[in-house]
Amino acid sequence: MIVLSSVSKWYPNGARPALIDVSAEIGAGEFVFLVGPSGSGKSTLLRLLLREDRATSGQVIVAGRDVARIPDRRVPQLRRIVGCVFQDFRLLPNRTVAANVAFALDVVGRPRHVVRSVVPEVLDLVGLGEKADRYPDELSGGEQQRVAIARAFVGRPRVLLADEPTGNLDPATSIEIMSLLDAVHRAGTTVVMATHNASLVDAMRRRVLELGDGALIRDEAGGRYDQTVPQPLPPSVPPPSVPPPSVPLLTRTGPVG
Ligand SMILES: Nc1ncnc2c1ncn2[C@@H]1O[C@H](COP(=O)(O)OP(=O)(O)OP(=O)(O)O)[C@@H](O)[C@H]1O
Repeated sequence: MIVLSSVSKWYPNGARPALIDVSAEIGAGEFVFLVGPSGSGKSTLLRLLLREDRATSGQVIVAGRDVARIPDRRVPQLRRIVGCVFQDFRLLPNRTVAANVAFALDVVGRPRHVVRSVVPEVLDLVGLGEKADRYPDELSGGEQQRVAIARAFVGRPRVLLADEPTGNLDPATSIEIMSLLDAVHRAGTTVVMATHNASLVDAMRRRVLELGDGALIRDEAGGRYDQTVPQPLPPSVPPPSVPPPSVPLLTRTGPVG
């Protein structure tokens, strides 16, 4: 679904590249966490997948399309395939919850009768059927993020990109949003979620791609937020005379974002 081939990104006036020679493949229906310290390149990578920006070198393929070659006028077609949610929700403040979700269908030209039937369905799905007529500033942060997910999901994109979607939410609400993204994934959507939320990553145990200073430094199936490596025995400790425990000794190393 997503293929990154030697992708590098230099911003104009950047002292160093934001992404350096990143290569990875993400299959249809996968759920992938994108982790790494602040400034490591996570948002840049998501922006390239959305064609908000272009790579300086290398190739970014999404659903078989080389996104750098998509002309500007065709970018809306890409956005039908790739939905996105952000830390700051990005809802239209002067439109109701239902109108925010409907807007995503209007802009891609879905007929009125489809919009009228699909919007209540998706609002029920995210648990906001009762709040369809509210305005964003009448909702909690968690509810606003549910609306943003409904808006991203209503057109049934093949890929959902989430950039720090729980960054503005308390721990309990973050878990609710994580469950919703998990449900979106179980509905068959490929999900890529950039996050600093270690406890969510550790609880979900999904594939983890870790960036460090723009380079892909880890690609681990069923990973934790921090890399886990077998703990070596200190040289002064003799080898055990009993069989080792069935659970390997693990220690946490690596950067904390
Ligand atoms: N528009 C821009 N112009 C110049 N440099 C930029 C721009 N956007 C990001 N950068 C730089 O690119 C690097 C990667 O930034 P990016 O926002 O992708 O990191 P991130 O991992 O998403 O960070 P965070 O976790 O804080 O959101 C940083 O050094 C940043 O300063």
